[in-house]
Amino acid sequence: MTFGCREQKHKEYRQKIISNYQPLYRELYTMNSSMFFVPSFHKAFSNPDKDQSIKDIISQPAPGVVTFDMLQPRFCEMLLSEVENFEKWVHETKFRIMRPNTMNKYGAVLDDFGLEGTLGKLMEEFVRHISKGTIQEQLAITKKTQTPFTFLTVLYKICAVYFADVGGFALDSHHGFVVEYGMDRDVELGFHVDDSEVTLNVCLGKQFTGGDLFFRGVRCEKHVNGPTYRDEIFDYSHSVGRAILHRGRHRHGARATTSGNRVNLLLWCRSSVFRELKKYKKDFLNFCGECQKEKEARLVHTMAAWKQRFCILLTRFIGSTTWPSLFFDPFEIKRRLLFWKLIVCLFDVIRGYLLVKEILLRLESLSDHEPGLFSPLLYIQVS
Ligand SMILES: O=C(O)CCC(=O)C(=O)O
Ligand SMILES: [Fe+2]
Repeated sequence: MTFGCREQKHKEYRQKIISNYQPLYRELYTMNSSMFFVPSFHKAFSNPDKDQSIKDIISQPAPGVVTFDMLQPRFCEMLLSEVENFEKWVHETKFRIMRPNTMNKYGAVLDDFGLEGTLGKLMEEFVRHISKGTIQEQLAITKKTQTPFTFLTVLYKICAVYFADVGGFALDSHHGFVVEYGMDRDVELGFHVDDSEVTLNVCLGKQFTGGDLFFRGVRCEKHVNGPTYRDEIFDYSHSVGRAILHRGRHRHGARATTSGNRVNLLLWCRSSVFRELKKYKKDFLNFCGECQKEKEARLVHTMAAWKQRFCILLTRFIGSTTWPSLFFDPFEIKRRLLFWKLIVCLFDVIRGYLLVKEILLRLESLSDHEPGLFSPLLYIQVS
């Protein structure tokens, strides 16, 4: 079946559901910020200085993972009831529904029964704003600014926490669904990556124990099965209404829900621009931990090789012209040693200069900048 044909079939499937299913709460089907979100989240997004007020409500418990209080308890209850109502309708009408993805036997696709518009707004007005990063971070994804020094890579990762490096500013489609866990549902979720650039995951309830998320580093397709480093291990416990946002390529899974039922709202946010750009990026990917390690190793190796080659050339040059005088002039030995030390120093100065330049570049990208002077997408096309 061709892609267009599959898309048409899916449209018809959705249309069939929407024209037959009677929603329980009509108010869920249009975005209502003050009703959906807790006051801190709603206020942060109503503030004229949004960038700062959003930063103030966000925590970053691990590199590449941000969390914040998001949904009102009443909204969570309403959405849970709406999902239950939909499942009751599915059961009664014996309608064969599609599950959210190949990993879940339970759960429902919210987009399929009318919530596509609400979730689209959630992505465009809220998730995209959190994910976009500063204008410098957006521009930086197109520059070759990675560095051979590990601590700078760490600094870079902190700068890019808002997901500009995976096109967080250009999210343009989504897949919205709920997952359901418990003894009578899916129990756990295996180690995986999502088919998204940025994933929003919010716990809706109900009462449960267990069900922690575990994270094990961000990886591109090539390195997805590679090892995990100690600093990439991070576990997260869900609490009702609290959101967690991470890159889709951040390897993760959900531990067993040991009692009760857990239902989570998932929004896989995608960027067609990023996916297109990625096709043409042949070298190391900025967001992948393993690519960064390979890049560092290669640069360190290249630098060492240059140093060695230069030293050999110099030895040959000096040795061939003035070597005999060394035996007759004792001061010559001191002079030569000094000369060698100077050469080594010169290398260290060059390395130091590159390091400082890189730090300044990163710091510059951290500082606030007047956004909107030119479009980041335009910049991508130019570079
Ligand atoms: O159960 C969870 O909280 C995680 C679900 C998840 O990772 C997914 O559906 O992609
Ligand atoms: Fe996932």
